[in-house]
Amino acid sequence: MTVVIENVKAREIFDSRGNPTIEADVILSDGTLGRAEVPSGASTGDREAVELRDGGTRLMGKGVLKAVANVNGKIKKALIGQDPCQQAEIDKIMIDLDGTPNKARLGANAILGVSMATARAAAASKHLPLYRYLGGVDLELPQPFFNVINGGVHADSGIAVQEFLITPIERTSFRDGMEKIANIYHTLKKVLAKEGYETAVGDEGGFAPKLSSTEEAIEMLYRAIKEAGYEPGSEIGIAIDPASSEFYSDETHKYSFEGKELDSDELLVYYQKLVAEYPALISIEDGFSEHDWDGFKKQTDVQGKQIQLIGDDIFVTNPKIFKEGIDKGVANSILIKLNQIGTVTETIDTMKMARANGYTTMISHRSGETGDTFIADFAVAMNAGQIKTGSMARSERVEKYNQFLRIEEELGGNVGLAHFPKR
Ligand SMILES: C=C(OP(=O)(O)O)C(=O)O
Ligand SMILES: [Mg+2]
Repeated sequence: MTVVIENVKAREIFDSRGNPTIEADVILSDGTLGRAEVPSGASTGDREAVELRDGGTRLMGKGVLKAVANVNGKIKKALIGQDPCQQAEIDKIMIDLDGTPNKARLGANAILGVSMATARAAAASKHLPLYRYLGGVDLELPQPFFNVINGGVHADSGIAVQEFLITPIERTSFRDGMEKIANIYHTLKKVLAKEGYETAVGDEGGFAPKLSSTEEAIEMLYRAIKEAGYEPGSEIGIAIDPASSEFYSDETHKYSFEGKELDSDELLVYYQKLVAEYPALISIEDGFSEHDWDGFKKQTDVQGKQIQLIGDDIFVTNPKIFKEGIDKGVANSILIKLNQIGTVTETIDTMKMARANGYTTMISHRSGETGDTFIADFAVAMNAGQIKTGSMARSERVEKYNQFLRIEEELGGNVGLAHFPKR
C-alpha cells in the first residue's frame, strides 16, 4: 500500500537566542513521524524569503503563531493524501499555495519546516538515514569551517568582521579534523586569556573578545594554531565573513570599517593586503555588500583566482538572483541556507546551478539555531564540499558536527572527504 501524508502539525518552540521559531511534524499513514526545526538569521539579506512573525506585543512581536496556523490550516489541507517521497511536488504545492515570489503569505519558516519534515518522514518510512535518502550512494563528507571568533551583529565584541573561521585542510578523517580544531579552540582560549581578553562566547559559540582590529584577530588565530602544534596555511586554513552589508551605507556608498569610512576600491585594497599578509586566509564571504554588486564583481576580478569568494546576502540561496550573479561573474562560491529560500527542492536547484557553473558551495547554519541536525545530513547528501556551523562551545552547533562523526562511523570509512583547494 502506498504511504501517504496523514497529518501535518506545527508548534512554536524557541531557538538558541531565546526567540520563537517553528517546529513542524509530518505524520505518514504508516505511522512514521518526520520532524524539523527552523533556524533564524540576524545578519539577514534583504531579499531572503520572508520569515513570518506575528507582530504585536507578545514575545516582542517575534511570535510565529501565524506561521504555525498556516501549517495547521492551509498547508495541512493541501498536503494530506500526498506521497511524501515526491519532495519536489510537495514543495511545489506549498509554493503555489503561497503564491508570492518570497513566501510572504504563508511564511518561509512555515513552508521550510514542512519541507524538511517531509524529507525526514519519507526517509524514516523507507528505513534510510536522511543523508542516504536524499543523497543516494556516492557520498562525501564536507570540509568543516569552525567560527571561533564572533563579531558583527553576533556578539558585542565590537569587531566589524562577523566571523573568523578555521578549517582543517590536512585531515585523515572528519574526526581527525575535528580533533585538530578542538585543540586549537582550547589553545585560543588560553591565548586570549593570557592577553587579558574575555573568553565569553557569541551567538555561534566563538569567543567574543574586544579586539582592536581584524589583523589582531587573525594574529590570535595564527598564535593559537601554532601553539596547538599546527601549521597555518598548509594544515589549517582561515576564512572570514565580514558580512559587510551590515556596515555599508546605501547613502554614502561607504563601508564604516574599524573607525574608517572606506569606499569599495579602498576596501578591496584592504582585502588584498590581508590576503598578501596572511597566506592561511583562503576564503572571504560577503566581502562586499548585497547592495554593492560592482564592488563584489571587482573583487572577483582581482581575487577570484586566488581565494574563495562566497556570496551570502547577495545571492540569498535564490536561483534567480544567483543566476544574475553567475551571468555578471560575481563571486566564485555560494553560501547555502535553506531558510533563505524556503524549500528543500529550491535549495537543491541552487546547488545544482552552482555546480554546473563552477561555483563551490558551503552549507550554513543560522546565527539563531536549534538542535536540528538536518544540514549535516543535507551537506553529505548533496556533496556540498563545505559547511560552516559554528564553533565548539554551543551544543546546537556541536550537535551538527557530531552528526558527521556518526555518519562517518556508519559509512565505515567508506566515504570521501571533500578537500578545499590549497592556495
Ligand atoms: C550565518 C550567518 O549569519 P546569520 O544567520 O545571522 O545570517 C552568516 O551571515 O553567514
Ligand atoms: Mg554570511
